[in-house]
Amino acid sequence: MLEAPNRRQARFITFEGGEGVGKSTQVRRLLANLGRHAVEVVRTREPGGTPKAEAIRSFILQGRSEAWGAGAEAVLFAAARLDHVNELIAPNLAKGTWVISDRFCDSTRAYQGLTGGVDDRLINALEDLALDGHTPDLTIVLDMDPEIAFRRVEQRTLEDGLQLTGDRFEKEELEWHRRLRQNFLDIAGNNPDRCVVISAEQDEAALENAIWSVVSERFPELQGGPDA
Ligand SMILES: Nc1ncnc2c1ncn2[C@@H]1O[C@H](COP(=O)(O)OP(=O)(O)OP(=O)(O)O)[C@@H](O)[C@H]1O
Ligand SMILES: Cc1cn([C@H]2C[C@H](O)[C@@H](COP(=O)(O)O)O2)c(=O)[nH]c1=O
Repeated sequence: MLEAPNRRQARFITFEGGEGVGKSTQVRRLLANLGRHAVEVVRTREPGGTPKAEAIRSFILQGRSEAWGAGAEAVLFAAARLDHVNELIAPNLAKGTWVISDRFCDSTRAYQGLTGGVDDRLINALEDLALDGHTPDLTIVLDMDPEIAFRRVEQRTLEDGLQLTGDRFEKEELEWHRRLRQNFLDIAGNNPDRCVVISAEQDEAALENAIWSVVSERFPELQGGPDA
């Protein structure tokens, strides 16, 4: 007997891009849209997503591993990812729950590899080990001029009445952020089946619609309208 098609096959979607391009905002909006289509979905982030990976996140972003160099940091990000994949991503996908992650393996390639100069062989080996086959089904790369992204983050900080401090990576020079932007575009260019680049220089609702068009086209099971 033929089995009915699995209309709710779990998908793994990642968001990538430079600092302040709107990833977290759009992860939240996509989560809500998927919910309206009765998709069970969990939202997560990297580095982080599990208690052990969050501990590694704090360690790195506080600057405590900076002196060890980009290679050692790539290993730390991969250690966090290994736990994240084993404890959160793989089990959720296995039980049919979609996973959306704010950053994933392309961030290691862009920041530690292409920007930090870590050898491709190490980046590739770490990626193979940590992912263990859990390559995202779709990666949305949000792209924008880093100067505009900075202004947005500055505005948010002022509105929150906070000091503009930034974590380690947010403090880098504008030129560094421009290179980073190009690195994400290059990664997307090298992975055209998985990655879709979307301009983040549009308002939140317009960007949400652009992302939904890509996601619903990629996964036709979503095309029945909300709550279908
Ligand atoms: N499309 C948009 N237009 C204008 N402002 C936006 C837009 N999307 C997000 N913002 C604002 O820009 C700031 C950064 O957004 P957000 O935190 O979603 O970015 P991010 O890429 O997750 O940042 P980070 O890299 O720091 O984690 C926030 O103040 C947010 O409200
Ligand atoms: C996964 C990953 C992240 N990073 C950097 C990128 C950002 O500067 C921070 C994470 O902060 P966010 O506010 O959650 O975006 O970490 C990295 O360098 N390498 C990685 O693999």
